[in-house]
Amino acid sequence: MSPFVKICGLSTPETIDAAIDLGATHIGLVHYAPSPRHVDLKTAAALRQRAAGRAKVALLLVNASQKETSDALAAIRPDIIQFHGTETPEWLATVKRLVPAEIWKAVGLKDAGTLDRIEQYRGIADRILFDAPAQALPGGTGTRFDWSLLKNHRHSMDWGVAGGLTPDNVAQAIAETGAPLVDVSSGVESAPGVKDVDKIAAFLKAAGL
Ligand SMILES: O=C(O)c1ccccc1NCC(=O)[C@H](O)[C@H](O)COP(=O)(O)O
Repeated sequence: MSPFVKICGLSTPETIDAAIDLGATHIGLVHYAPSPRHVDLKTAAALRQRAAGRAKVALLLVNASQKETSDALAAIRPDIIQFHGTETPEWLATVKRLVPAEIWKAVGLKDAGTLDRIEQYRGIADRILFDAPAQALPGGTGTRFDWSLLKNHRHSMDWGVAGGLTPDNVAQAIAETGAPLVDVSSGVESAPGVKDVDKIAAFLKAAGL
């Protein structure tokens, strides 16, 4: 069975349409000012509307304050909130009580200890997104983690794989990890923040969609 595929960091109506028409099941909007993929609330709300009912829309936040979070959720009303910083299980549980969105937690997968630590999100996060460890930015780094860390891991929550995926390596990532969801950002760009429709098409095809 083909995995779900999330194309993250989309910022234009044209690339949203292309990603969805080519088969992406999820799209991601990054609301985090330091990112080259940042979209302001007005833009994000318009893009969210454009994707509504066609693909699940994830809003990415990184250690956002209570006010930033509530402003963003009120403006965008995403299907999914992807927390990509060092947000605590308590904060995620608070948000989960307040909004009907799915809650995803991204974690940088460094070593086997990370797999123990994510258990604190069990019962709170609807999905764990394994990504490469943070660099200058916590995500969208274009780097891979050691996929073998997931070999034989018994997952206690829904999950997915991100980090350094490209049209050339996504099939191998799926085969090696068994990921039910893959997520890509820089691997389908021609420059940081600039999505390339041909690369999006190649990625979706390589992922089996
Ligand atoms: O994409 C960003 O710029 C970003 C910035 C800060 C936090 C998260 C960010 N992206 C989150 C994603 O879900 C990316 O798709 C994921 O990290 C994989 O990125 P890449 O390695 O570039 O494919």
